Amino acid sequence: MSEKIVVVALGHRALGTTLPEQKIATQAAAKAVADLVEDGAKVVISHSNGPQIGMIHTAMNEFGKAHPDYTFAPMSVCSAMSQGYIGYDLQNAIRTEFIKRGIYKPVATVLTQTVIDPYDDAFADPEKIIGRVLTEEEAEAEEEKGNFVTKLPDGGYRRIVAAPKPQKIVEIETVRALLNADQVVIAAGGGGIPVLEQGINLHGASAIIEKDLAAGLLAEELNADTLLILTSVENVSLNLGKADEQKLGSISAADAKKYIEENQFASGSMLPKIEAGISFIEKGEGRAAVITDMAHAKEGYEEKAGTIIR
Ligand SMILES: Nc1ncnc2c1ncn2[C@@H]1O[C@H](COP(=O)(O)OP(=O)(O)O)[C@@H](O)[C@H]1O
Ligand SMILES: NC(=O)OP(=O)(O)O
Repeated sequence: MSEKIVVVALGHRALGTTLPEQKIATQAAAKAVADLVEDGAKVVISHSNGPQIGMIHTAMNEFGKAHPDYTFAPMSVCSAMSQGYIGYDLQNAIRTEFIKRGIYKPVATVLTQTVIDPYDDAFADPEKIIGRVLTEEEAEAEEEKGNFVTKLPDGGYRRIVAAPKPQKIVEIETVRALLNADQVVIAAGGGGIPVLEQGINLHGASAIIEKDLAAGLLAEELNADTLLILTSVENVSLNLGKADEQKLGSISAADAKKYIEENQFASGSMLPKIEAGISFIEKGEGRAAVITDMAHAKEGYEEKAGTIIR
């Protein structure tokens, strides 16, 4: 049993969407985290927030108007709320699982901000879909306000925002201190609250950061041994959904780059996971990035399952 640092990135399936779904889904995530801790790992967790931030944004900016003191809630504030909402359930689910197993280890959620570049190309090409389905009239009204929308295959519309690359994790020293104090830490949820550095101030940005890229940066900054990305598939595939689909086991960073060139990974879903994995393993010695599902979390951490980039 070795004490390795693992950064776990939890995807949509680990969280569900609604309050009851999230309560149940986080229990499975908690079991996976407890398995890793029993295996000797020091664990930091990051997570998705797409459905949750959309829900919060709608609630704050549509139903919120019912309050006489209503003011607009920007995306950065909704991101902060999503960290609290998800961290609350996740933190408690892990705490309960630890008590059941006789593990003594505090769990903390850190409200985390991630610095982005105001000139990131992503602002010219927003692609992160958020919020409810809009009618054509509502979509036009959003565009008049300067927001971007995309038309769905079934004819509806949804808002899209930029997904700029994470540059720096503001609260990294807090995360490090908690990890060094042997706590389980939930950090950079939803990729972190996107902020721009303006002099001595941090200014919230209207964006959503890819949580896989932020988890990768967190793993790099913490000098972790493993980046464990838990998603909805046990393995990454080549030729996904085709007759000649091939599930990938252990691959090199060079292989992964070649498959990116071949457009094997969908942007906004598998591509950021692979990019995060490559970047993480190339910035340190003896590291592994593993992409698998929740059911194989422990085997993935032990590099016995999933797609492993090393
Ligand atoms: N080459 C690929 N191999 C496996 N899955 C892929 C690939 N390209 C795209 N995907 C899709 O990526 C999805 C996982 O990404 P996403 O839904 O964003 O997950 P998460 O919320 O877990 O981060 C899979 O369910 C699969 O449909
Ligand atoms: N922030 C983020 O990447 O969330 P999703 O994984 O839900 O898109």
